[in-house]
Amino acid sequence: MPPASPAVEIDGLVMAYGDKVAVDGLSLTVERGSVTAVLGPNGAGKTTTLETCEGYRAPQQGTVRVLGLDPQRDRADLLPRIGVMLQAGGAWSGVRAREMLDHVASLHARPLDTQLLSDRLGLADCGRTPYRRLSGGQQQRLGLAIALVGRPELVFVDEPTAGMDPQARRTTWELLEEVRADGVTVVLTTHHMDEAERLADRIHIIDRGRVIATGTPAELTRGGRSATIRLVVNRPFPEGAPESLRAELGPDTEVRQLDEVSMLIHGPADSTTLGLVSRWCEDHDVLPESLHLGQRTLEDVFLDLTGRELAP
Ligand SMILES: Nc1ncnc2c1ncn2[C@@H]1O[C@H](COP(=O)(O)OP(=O)(O)OP(=O)(O)O)[C@@H](O)[C@H]1O
Repeated sequence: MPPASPAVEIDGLVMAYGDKVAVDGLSLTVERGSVTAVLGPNGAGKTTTLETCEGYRAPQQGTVRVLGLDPQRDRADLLPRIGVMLQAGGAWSGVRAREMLDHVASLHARPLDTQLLSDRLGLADCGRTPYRRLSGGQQQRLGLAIALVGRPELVFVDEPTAGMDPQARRTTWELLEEVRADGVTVVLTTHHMDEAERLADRIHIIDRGRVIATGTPAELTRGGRSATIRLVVNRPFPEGAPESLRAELGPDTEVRQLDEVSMLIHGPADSTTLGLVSRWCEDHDVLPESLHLGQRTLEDVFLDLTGRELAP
């Protein structure tokens, strides 16, 4: 038997709204059974890319294949096999939460038990609430339930935890992990690096409509040109310490004093920086109690690649 095609294969996708190029030659592959995060700042082209995979938009250039099918031409075959959680909406305003979920379940051949799914997502208490009166987080959770109820092979989730409180975020993450454990492929967009780091087997970082880095969270955060150093000393820093340390380390470094004995230094990840920090401590008569070189975050990766912050 030939090997199964990737869950998603995008090659050279270009999408524009009038003069505004939203997706600019984007290529990526999603392996079956994985959780893949498409991570990027607001306006990077994540939603447009997803909408093309879901068959809502036709590629203007390039090709998109989902489960080996063309999302536009083969829409009828593809729809029962995928689940979609939209960024907003997804239900008409007067419909009650449970009514909506039961309706979507009735469209599928082998739906999940909607009572169990509602309980799992914390929707049991608001089953009779009209959609427009649900909180933002409840609307998100209902959207996720709608995406999952048909037992899809592949789910697209756009910003799954936007507007949720920390408890609901954790529940949603656990649910997505359970979905993956069932062998379902998950493609999610997010601009929260902690979400991508926690959930994703593979991350595609996109910026201005292009993929600028791809890898597992560990691959992306390994090595690199910058690091965060946390310095804690045995007695209060002298007046003007951050400015003096920055002068010692050079213009590529940021220095932030956290309290009277600790400092956060963001700069080149090399032994020269560590040596300069030690020497500065000696010159200023403070003894480092700890000098910790922290692992890079995805935020650092994005900053290295683009010179800009990922966070909105
Ligand atoms: N219907 C539209 N008409 C005109 N411009 C649009 C439309 N939809 C998106 N855009 C623009 O295309 C670019 C990409 O938007 P898109 O929503 O795909 O990005 P995103 O990465 O999903 O952003 P966000 O995280 O804010 O949802 C943005 O500059 C956006 O303003």
